[in-house]
Amino acid sequence: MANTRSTRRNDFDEDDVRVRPSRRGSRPRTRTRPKHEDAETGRVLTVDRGRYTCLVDEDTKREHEITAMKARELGRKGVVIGDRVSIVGDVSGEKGALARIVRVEERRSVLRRTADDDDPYERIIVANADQLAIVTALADPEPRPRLIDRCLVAAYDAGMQPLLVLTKADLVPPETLLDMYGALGLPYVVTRGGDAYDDWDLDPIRAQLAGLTTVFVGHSGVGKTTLVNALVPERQRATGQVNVVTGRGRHTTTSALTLRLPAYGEERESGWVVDTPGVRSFGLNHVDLGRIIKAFPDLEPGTADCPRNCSHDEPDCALDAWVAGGHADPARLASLRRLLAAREQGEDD
Ligand SMILES: Nc1nc2c(ncn2[C@@H]2O[C@H](COP(=O)(O)OP(=O)(O)OP(=O)(O)O)[C@@H](O)[C@H]2O)c(=O)[nH]1
Ligand SMILES: [Zn+2]
Repeated sequence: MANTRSTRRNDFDEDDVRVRPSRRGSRPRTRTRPKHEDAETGRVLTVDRGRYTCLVDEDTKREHEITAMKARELGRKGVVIGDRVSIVGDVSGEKGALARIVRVEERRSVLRRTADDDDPYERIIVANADQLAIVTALADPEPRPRLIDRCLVAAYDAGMQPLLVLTKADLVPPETLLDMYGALGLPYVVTRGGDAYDDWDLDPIRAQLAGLTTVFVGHSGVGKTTLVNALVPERQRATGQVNVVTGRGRHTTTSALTLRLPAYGEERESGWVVDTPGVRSFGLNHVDLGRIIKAFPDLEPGTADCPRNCSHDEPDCALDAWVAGGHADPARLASLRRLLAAREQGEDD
């Protein structure tokens, strides 16, 4: 058990925080309060070997970061980046202070990474993100549409809005690629400039990111780092590998980072970027077809006549008749089926 220093508030020890059965509305009988009524709420920014960096008092003058660990009562429940958590113990954020996470709020969205050789389970990599920015270079390296399709499936399955970010438009114009995705009606931004990014280039993407939490993914070399550095200038000064959110110079080359965007626009809205080095593929084994279809509201009603457990890509699928009847554009159905097929393909084609 880690040694916690004397705490300033909520001075529980581990046993106090165990949830005990109590009728709704009944007052706690002991002086300690097992339900953590005065727990702080925080946002998990980084995870590093059992230590969680959390932001508390967000958007207030008292906003600060703290380090926390999981309380025993959480059991095996995971805590991931983006989680909203309740925290007790020493929430001062002072050097050496260690607080405890006693509750994880229900997640609005969950993005999973794929199982791999070292780890047979699909793990949640980010919770509660709104948007998945799929960063693709228009050239150098060549766009990989099937990879984009897989990212789209992951976004829809996670409950996140996809955003296509097409970089290196100074090398190749975006039209050909955009045509491929036209039927999907995806939001997109086109960037150019690389090291010479200026505000003129970045305004359209800033507008798409403002007020949201966006996870950035992209294959190596597409310019993701260059773009994120341009969007979050503090990070650039911090040499790219240092976690600027904690500012403590911890190296976080393998785990994801949460970075705050500078305020943007008339509303002075901020936003969050979650950069995911090393995460280039998503768990698509357990994709929920229903969630994918939801992203196609023009097709969804057409599935009412489908056979039970229809894959929507089989002879009896009712979507063919739906489209033939003029209820939706055939290109939309083709796009849906292309995405559904992407689930079955390997990572690298
Ligand atoms: N021509 C051109 N080059 C760019 C642009 N954006 C980035 N680059 C260059 O592309 C190369 C790769 O950029 P990075 O930002 O390192 O790419 P990344 O996606 O982060 O790649 P990894 O770090 O390997 O994950 C660098 O040499 C950049 O200078 C752009 O808009 N146009
Ligand atoms: Zn069907």
